[in-house]
Amino acid sequence: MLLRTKLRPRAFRLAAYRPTRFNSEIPFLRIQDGTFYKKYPTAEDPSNPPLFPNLNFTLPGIHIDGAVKAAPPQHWAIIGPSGRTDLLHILRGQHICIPPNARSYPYLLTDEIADKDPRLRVVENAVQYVGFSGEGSGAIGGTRGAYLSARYESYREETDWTVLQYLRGQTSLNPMEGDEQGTLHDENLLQQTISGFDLRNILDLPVSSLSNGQTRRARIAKAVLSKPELLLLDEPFMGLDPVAVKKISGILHELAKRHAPRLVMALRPQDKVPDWITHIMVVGNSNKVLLQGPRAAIDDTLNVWSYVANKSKRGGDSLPEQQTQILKKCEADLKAGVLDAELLGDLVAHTNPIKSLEVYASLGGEPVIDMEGVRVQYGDKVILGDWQQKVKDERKDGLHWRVRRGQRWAILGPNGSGKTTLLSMITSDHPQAYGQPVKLFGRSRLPEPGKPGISIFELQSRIGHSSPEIHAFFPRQLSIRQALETAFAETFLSKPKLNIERDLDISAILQYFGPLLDPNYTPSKVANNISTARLPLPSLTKQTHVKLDKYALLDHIVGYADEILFGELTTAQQRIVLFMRALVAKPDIVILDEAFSGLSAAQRNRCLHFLDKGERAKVRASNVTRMEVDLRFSGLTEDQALIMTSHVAEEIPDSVRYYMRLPSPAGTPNPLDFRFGILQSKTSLRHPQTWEAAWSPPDAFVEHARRTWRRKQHTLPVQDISEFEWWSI
Ligand SMILES: Nc1ncnc2c1ncn2[C@@H]1O[C@H](COP(=O)(O)OP(=O)(O)OP(=O)(O)O)[C@@H](O)[C@H]1O
Repeated sequence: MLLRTKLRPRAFRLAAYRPTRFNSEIPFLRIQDGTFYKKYPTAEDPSNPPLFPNLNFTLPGIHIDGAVKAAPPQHWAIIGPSGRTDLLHILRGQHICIPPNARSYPYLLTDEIADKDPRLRVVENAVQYVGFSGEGSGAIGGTRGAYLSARYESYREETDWTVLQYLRGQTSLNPMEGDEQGTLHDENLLQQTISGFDLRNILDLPVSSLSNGQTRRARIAKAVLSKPELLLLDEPFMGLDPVAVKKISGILHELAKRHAPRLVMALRPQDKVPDWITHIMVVGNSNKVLLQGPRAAIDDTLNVWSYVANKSKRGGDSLPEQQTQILKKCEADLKAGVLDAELLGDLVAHTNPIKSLEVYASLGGEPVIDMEGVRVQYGDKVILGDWQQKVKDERKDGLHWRVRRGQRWAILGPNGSGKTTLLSMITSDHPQAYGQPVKLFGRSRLPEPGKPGISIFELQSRIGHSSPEIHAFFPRQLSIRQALETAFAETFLSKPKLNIERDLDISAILQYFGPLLDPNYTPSKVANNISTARLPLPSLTKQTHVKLDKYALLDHIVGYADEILFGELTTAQQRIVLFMRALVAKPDIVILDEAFSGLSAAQRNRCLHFLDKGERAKVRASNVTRMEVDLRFSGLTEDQALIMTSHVAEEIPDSVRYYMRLPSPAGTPNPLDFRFGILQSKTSLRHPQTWEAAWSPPDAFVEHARRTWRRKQHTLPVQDISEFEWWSI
């Protein structure tokens, strides 16, 4: 029904759309029937497939003097699974273009550019690319220590410049004459950019100590300061908190409107496209452009695609006759493999309704984490716990918080509010963790009278942890299986303590994630190869026989994990492996710090399913059974606690019933304050209203939220509810 009313005849504009050029206009960039290659193509080299064969694309430049301003500015988003980054590189003049003159930058040859700054005639100067494949402050040249805690040390080295020095371009140890104060000489622009990107409070910090979101903001700001003519942003919003996304999107729009600079951004298929984007290109598999044109026409096409994606759910609902052309093209693309169910699902994911499930919060068992006034500071600057909480009817300084077995918590908070720092108090990756009033499993880090302290090795074995910092430091040379085995080792590279049970657990999880990691995965591979017939094990006792049988069977299916190195995986696949690593040892506490960032919707959903249900498949092919092999993972248990951080609502499973929101860093305009509480039943953080409430400033928050009182004690352990102040949202 939705479809019939929503589909408007304007969908047909798409078929007629060709990248056009107004006569009065000189294009900034023109690609006419260009085909691109990573290396110079030769007939003998099959490893060098063409990228975007016969690509056509025009980005408007300027209107020449006196011309009627007929064409409004175009703001492009390039959406797709992986080829989107290649496309941005092509736009910045990289990759070999055949024929060579198929790609040109006419606007850069105009007098206007020569008068403005002759250096801009060179494409590398005029076009800036900002990508974020290297996470963390290391991406902007921050110090990278040999160990995770290095990020939290506040030592400074000569090369560890401050944010202000970085923005000013004051990062050379031997600057050229005149550049001693930096390469940036436009003070006005610097001040505007600092305000726009909310960087004023962190100007004096060494770049190595920035949080992930702060690093991203600083990198985009730096690119803007270099005054390019065209700025290419690869997933600019990933890792930014929802408030920052809105703000930075607004700033980017202002810049793009003034062509200062022009903007093209690449987004993942499931990302929300900013309202001000006027043109969209959808890139499919095998570097093929599937759709290209004005936004309204693309939206209409996606509406038809949504129909295809949800056909089975919609039952007999048929498509109006006039839309069949788009439908047929979609089906042809699916058949050709340039479009697939995963990409289709991701592109239309936002059209799926959110189901209201009746989910209750687990009361929780014994406490596994107790914080009694945690306050972390560097010098005079308190970065966590700079507030008071009402505890047992008294106002107390610092963070007071308790997590019990079986509880699932989301830690929310703006970039730089201290989420990662908070988690590092639990994992003890932070040097200040030892001195803080934190009890883990009822024990302090340091010994107390009559109670030994809890050692780092015991902690590591009881906590499963995935984070961008672990990702940055994780050894690339390990195979996928070895990467998972490190969950049973004391350090990334020490010898893991393995046994048959643990091996089987690793194999089971590898099997479950085979579809996302094994390039040769086919469902039939699983079905056909589970057979004991070819595995003679004559001389073994019956019991060992059974165990080895299972082992050998699974080993066969998960052989891929011995062959593929962690470093050979895509960034998203590496994140999946680190997620698996956090769960494989069935730890008491699972900590997922932005664990799903960068994953496609399908990859993320498989991980979320594993958290909730383990290997229990939603729909299992009728002939695939785990005959001899029992299910070893059935989702997180009542004994395990989950603590996760994310800036994306869809990444938080419905089973998360508790939230904590950390306040904005000091000096932020319209700051958020500290709250924690429980989610009302029939809602989850995926519901826009609840999500909005969680991120609303204090006035709006108290209007939406309700104090949770003792009478509601059935939803919380009595002791906790009378001890702390809870807000249900
Ligand atoms: N040496 C230091 N001196 C002063 N401030 C520091 C230092 N190291 C870190 N900080 C600040 O500590 C704060 C907490 O950072 P943290 O990484 O915990 O934030 P986060 O909430 O995880 O952010 P994001 O959402 O961006 O990942 C940041 O504002 C950071 O700038």
